[in-house]
Amino acid sequence: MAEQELPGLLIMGIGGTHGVQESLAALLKKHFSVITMKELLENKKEMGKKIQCVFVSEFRPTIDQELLESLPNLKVIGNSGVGVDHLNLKMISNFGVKVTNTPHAVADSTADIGMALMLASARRLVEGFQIAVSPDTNYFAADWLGVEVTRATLGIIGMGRIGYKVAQRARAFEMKILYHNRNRRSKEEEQAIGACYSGMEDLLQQSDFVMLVVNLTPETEKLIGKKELGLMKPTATLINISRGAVIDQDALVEALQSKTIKAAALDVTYPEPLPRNHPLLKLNNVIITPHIGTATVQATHMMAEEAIANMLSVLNCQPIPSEVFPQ
Ligand SMILES: O=CC(=O)O
Repeated sequence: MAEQELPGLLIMGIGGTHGVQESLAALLKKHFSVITMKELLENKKEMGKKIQCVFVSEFRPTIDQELLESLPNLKVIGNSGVGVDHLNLKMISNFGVKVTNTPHAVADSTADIGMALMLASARRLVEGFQIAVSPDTNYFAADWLGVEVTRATLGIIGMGRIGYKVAQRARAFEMKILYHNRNRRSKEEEQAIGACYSGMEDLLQQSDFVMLVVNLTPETEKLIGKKELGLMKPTATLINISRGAVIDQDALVEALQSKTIKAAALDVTYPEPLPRNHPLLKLNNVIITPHIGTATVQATHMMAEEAIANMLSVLNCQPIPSEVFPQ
């Protein structure tokens, strides 16, 4: 098929300076005539008419009414990533535009980050690194003992694809796994991952590690606040690989300062990045990574492939593998 016959796709969030990102653009170009934001802005009328798909490659681009009004033939927004809390689904759907996401591609890499944060916090890896590279070579591991993840209790809040993958990994550490979710998993699935369904309160009270793996929705915003933190053990660690706003961050700072809980390990915060003077950055019982749950070569490519399959099925009027609907 000649290039000009390919459907027009607006690419949002790819800078083109990074090797991986450039290879993603090449992948998209096999199926679409790729139009950059710069090209759209230079010739809004002409370019706007060509665009049938928008590919969102990073978490926070603005897709507002004005942009949608400039794309009269837009059919689908293919989000690369599972979380779509940055998109106004209702407004987009009022334009007759579908939204898709990539729940399969993200699951392994995000579960890995959950495990990495849990292990790093439990075994004090960041402190260990700082000690290892400090000028003072006279140190003793006995002064900063960690705790073992093996056979500890893990409470997973949110048992979708990522939560399930976390449980599979935790099983290899012989962890006791509790989970809480809107819908209970089948008996077979619970057995396969060795996880027990639990009420929220019990889970918070019993877990040594609590991992948040829920989508951010109006129901899950500030799901973990002062009351919930107060239910956790003073020896427990809170790990967040979902979205920052699932935790009441002020309450978390207070709980960490007062040692209501032992530690937090966060891949997500609110906002991202945190202002450099934020109190969370000043605590030594917190480790933070900059939202890197899906930041692997493999996940980035799989997300693009999943998004492409989604967008092509919308254009070809075929069943859409991962459509997201307004709540
Ligand atoms: O944060 C990552 C995602 O939404 O997939």
